[in-house]
Amino acid sequence: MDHFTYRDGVLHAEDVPLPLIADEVGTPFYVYAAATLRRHYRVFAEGFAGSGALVAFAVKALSNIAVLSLLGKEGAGADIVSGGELFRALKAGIPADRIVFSGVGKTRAEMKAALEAGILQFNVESEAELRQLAGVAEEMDVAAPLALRVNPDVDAGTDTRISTGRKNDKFGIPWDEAVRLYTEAAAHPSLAPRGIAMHIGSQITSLMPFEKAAGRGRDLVTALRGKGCEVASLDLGGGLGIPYRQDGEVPPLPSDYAAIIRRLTDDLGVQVIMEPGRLIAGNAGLFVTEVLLQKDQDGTQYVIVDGGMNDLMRPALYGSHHDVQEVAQSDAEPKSCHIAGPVCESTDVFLRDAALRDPKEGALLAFRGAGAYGATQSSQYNTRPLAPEVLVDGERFAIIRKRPSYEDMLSGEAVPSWL
Ligand SMILES: Cc1ncc(COP(=O)(O)O)c(C=O)c1O
Ligand SMILES: N[C@@H](CCCC[NH3+])C(=O)O
Repeated sequence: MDHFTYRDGVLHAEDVPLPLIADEVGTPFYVYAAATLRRHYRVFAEGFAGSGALVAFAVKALSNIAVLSLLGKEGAGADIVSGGELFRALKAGIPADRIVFSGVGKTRAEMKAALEAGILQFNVESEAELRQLAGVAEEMDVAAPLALRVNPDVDAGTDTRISTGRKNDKFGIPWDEAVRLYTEAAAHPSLAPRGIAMHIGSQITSLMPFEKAAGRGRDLVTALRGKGCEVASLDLGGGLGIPYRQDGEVPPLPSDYAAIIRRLTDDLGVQVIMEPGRLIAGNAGLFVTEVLLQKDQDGTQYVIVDGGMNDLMRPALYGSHHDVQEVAQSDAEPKSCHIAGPVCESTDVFLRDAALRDPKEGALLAFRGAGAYGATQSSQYNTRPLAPEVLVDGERFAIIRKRPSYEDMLSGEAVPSWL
């Protein structure tokens, strides 16, 4: 079900017309539909109902505390990758015992903060990290709960730039070292290994790699138990893909994903943990921008908008596609154009050969599928203020991150007195 629909010729987010938001916050901006976030979380979680599984939302996908709070109220935990994300998740009220800490490099300060908070587990990705974590835990006189993130050497068949589970990717502990490291950790007084973790990549559109990875996880749990180790959790990461084109490929249903995982884990006696990000947030958000002008470059039509690659960098970074919709419907004949931002980079082009009907100056365009890895990957390049974020819930909407003023943007900078 789509919560971004046309009513009386105007694109709405739930019951709120987008021009109303534009009038209040200016452009460009991100808008999220609370109904979509709830629905996606519920559809995913329902597949695991009764199994005791934990759905730990990948905070990196969409980290605004209002969104984390909404998902936390639904029962979600958090998959974090930094001290900053830990701070956010706790601030949003997500209980520490629903937080898992992933990432290939964690500082001692981050480890300490997470131990103090009492998170569920660290997902440890190397022998060196294991040693560092043991050192921090020892100083604090605690035993650090952890899972070993192993690299299952499964090719997820996704874009190579977002693949993480092949043996030469930088992530995870090599498969054949997992048993040795787990048994060593189990014998260490400052380490409390409780499970296995893996994450094979993002925007995965086939179930086969998940099945393969979960099967390998199952084998490893069994092998560890055979060595007398206790294994309480199996974290299968995130990665399930979403449709980015309204008329394109339809990725697997969360219910089919759940059925496969449950078939492989229900009798294993472990708490299954999942870390979906994109699936929950991706199609819950739009990036809305205003047309500044049209430009004919030697026969090529450009529509220049006020949003740029600093706001939504996926097209420039990965060549990713985001469908575009004109906020005001029109009967004019569609014309082909490239939609580009104002940033001084040739890759600041959102869409080539888009068919727009009436991209006149001041018209609003909405890029779909912008809820995940949109606002969180934005920057202030070209000293452009971060685009505000707006949450809609039925007829209500609220600014959940305001646009910083230029003063705000410069507030951390200083000219040394000796200059
Ligand atoms: C460790 C980990 N977990 C979860 C995710 C979330 O992935 P996705 O948004 O594809 O579900 C990522 C990002 O790829 C990740 O690196
Ligand atoms: N940020 C990426 C995916 C990487 C996910 C994080 N491991 C995207 O926009 O698609």
